Amino acid sequence: MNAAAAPVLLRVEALRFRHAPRRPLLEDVTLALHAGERLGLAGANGSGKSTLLQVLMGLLPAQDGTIELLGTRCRDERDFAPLRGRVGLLFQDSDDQLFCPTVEEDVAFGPLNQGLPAAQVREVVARTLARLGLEHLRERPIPHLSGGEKRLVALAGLLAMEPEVLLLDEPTTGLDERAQEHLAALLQALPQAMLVVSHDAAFLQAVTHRRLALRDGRLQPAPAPAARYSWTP
Ligand SMILES: Nc1ncnc2c1ncn2[C@@H]1O[C@H](COP(=O)(O)OP(=O)(O)OP(=O)(O)O)[C@@H](O)[C@H]1O
Repeated sequence: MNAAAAPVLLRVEALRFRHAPRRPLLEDVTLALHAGERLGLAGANGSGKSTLLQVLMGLLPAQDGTIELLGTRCRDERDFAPLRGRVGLLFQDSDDQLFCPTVEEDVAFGPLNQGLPAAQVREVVARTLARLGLEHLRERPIPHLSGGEKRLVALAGLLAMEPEVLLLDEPTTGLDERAQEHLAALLQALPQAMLVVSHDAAFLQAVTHRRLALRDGRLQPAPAPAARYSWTP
């Protein structure tokens, strides 16, 4: 992929954020995510990765810097709100994402909200669950899911909306090795641009084209991990 030639879907410049009254967490974050590009984001616990994703979605207000999403300069809720269906955030904690009674209802929520007719939504739900190998969970109540199942159902809900950009906060949490491999293959096959946060350096190496690490409030190239997966993006 020639990322430089592809349009920039997310552009961030000199972003600054702090959880008041604490000192700045993001000091000077600059990045560009191109169409079709999968960018990895690593960094120590508490370095600000989840915070960065929430700032990029407009869920937390940046104190300084610029965010341009899908060609729109986003300053406040009026700019971010219309883009939320087109940019999907997988929260670090699945319980922050899943709020309907059953799996089927949860995965259907986004497409219904986007105005798709019920019959089409049923198709989208069936197709998305099948893609993630989750058909058997369709009628399962959300509280009855395991941690790994919740992770995948949350991702299914996101994918059902077909966002143009995916921001994935630790998508492998709670997944066994086989589910991680399946997820890696799925992410590699998706056409969307994505920013993937993970502590699993080998997973990031396998699914992303380039990797950055957040340290002292700034992004820098992430160190290369020891090989673990046999395939490359
Ligand atoms: N609402 C908040 N108010 C104050 N501090 C917060 C708030 N949310 C997060 N923090 C702090 O901001 C710092 C960054 O948190 P964040 O969750 O972004 O880190 P992270 O890099 O995603 O960490 P991890 O790898 O452990 O998930 C942490 O020290 C955290 O305690």
